[in-house]
Amino acid sequence: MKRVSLTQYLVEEQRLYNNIPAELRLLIEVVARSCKTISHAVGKGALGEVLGSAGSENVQGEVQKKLDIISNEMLLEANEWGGHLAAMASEEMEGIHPIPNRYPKGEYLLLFDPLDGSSNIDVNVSIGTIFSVLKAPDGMAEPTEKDFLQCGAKQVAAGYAVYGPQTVLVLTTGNGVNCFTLDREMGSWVLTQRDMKIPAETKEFAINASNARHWYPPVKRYVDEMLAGETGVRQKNFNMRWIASMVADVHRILNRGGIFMYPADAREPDKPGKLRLMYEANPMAFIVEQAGGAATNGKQRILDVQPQKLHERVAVFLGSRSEVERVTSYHAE
Ligand SMILES: O=P(O)(O)OC[C@H]1O[C@](O)(COP(=O)(O)O)[C@@H](O)[C@@H]1O
Ligand SMILES: [Mg+2]
Ligand SMILES: [Mg+2]
Repeated sequence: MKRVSLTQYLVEEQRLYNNIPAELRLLIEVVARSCKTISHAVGKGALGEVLGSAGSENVQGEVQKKLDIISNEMLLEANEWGGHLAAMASEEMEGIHPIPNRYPKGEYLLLFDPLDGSSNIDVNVSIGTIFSVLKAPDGMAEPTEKDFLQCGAKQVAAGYAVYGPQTVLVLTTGNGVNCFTLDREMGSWVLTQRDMKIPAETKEFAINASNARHWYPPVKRYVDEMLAGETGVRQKNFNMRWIASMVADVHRILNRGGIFMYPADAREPDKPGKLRLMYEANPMAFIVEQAGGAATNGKQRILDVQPQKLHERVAVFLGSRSEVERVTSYHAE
């Protein structure tokens, strides 16, 4: 089989569809290189002194792990000097990070969740990185947070890496979804799955069931109906999986279907769920839609949600189209 590298793929895409200008290709390559560096650090585990808590909290009030901070630094450093970006934003930083004046500036904005699934770091379960690329608004002078507040439909690229038994990078630039596997010996990303498609039907769901007592009625009804199995209204048995790393749960769904849910619940009515819109839900929604699936917040398409702030949270229902449509329809009743 002919090996196609990430660079080859990106260059060929540009030739065929004219959708990945050189600046964007270089940006994606730098992000992919950062993921390779993070993967290397993850792989060292206790030997690299990357495990454990950093003893600090991020803007969301979550305890930061050492690897959250290390990954954030790696992404910032690698992407600062390339000349493709105007600014970056991250789960681990309260404000945006404009490109310092000593470096050339570019026309893109990069957002990331540097390390997704932090609770799994110390127990050697798959974790990852999620990223989203937006175009900086025309005529923008100094970048501000407001420039980032574009709906997900405006993303020009999105992807995630999974640091698991294999390290993979899943990418969309709006023309389908492709998966690259890191060849650890060669240090290169090799195209291993072209045009990934999520099956429309599924018998598998993912939700943190320990929150069941707080769920709102549409979610409770939807999950109860699945749990009732063959003898219930759905007339089939469902299986459940919950990895607690969104990257790993989404990667399973891209490969064999399923629905992933992190709903809003009654604990904190002002907070719509746990996941963050701009660097978790939006990039994953873009990928899932490009793979033929659907992604809503229970009421509307996630990609149409107009962000009000950088670290905004959103309820998430994504994956196999027919299931996402069903649970979304329950919210309308
Ligand atoms: O701990 P819970 O409630 O199971 O939540 C798990 C969810 O939280 C997250 O870990 C949030 O990501 P971070 O590790 O980046 O904060 C998701 O990846 C995952 O789906
Ligand atoms: Mg996350
Ligand atoms: Mg994170």
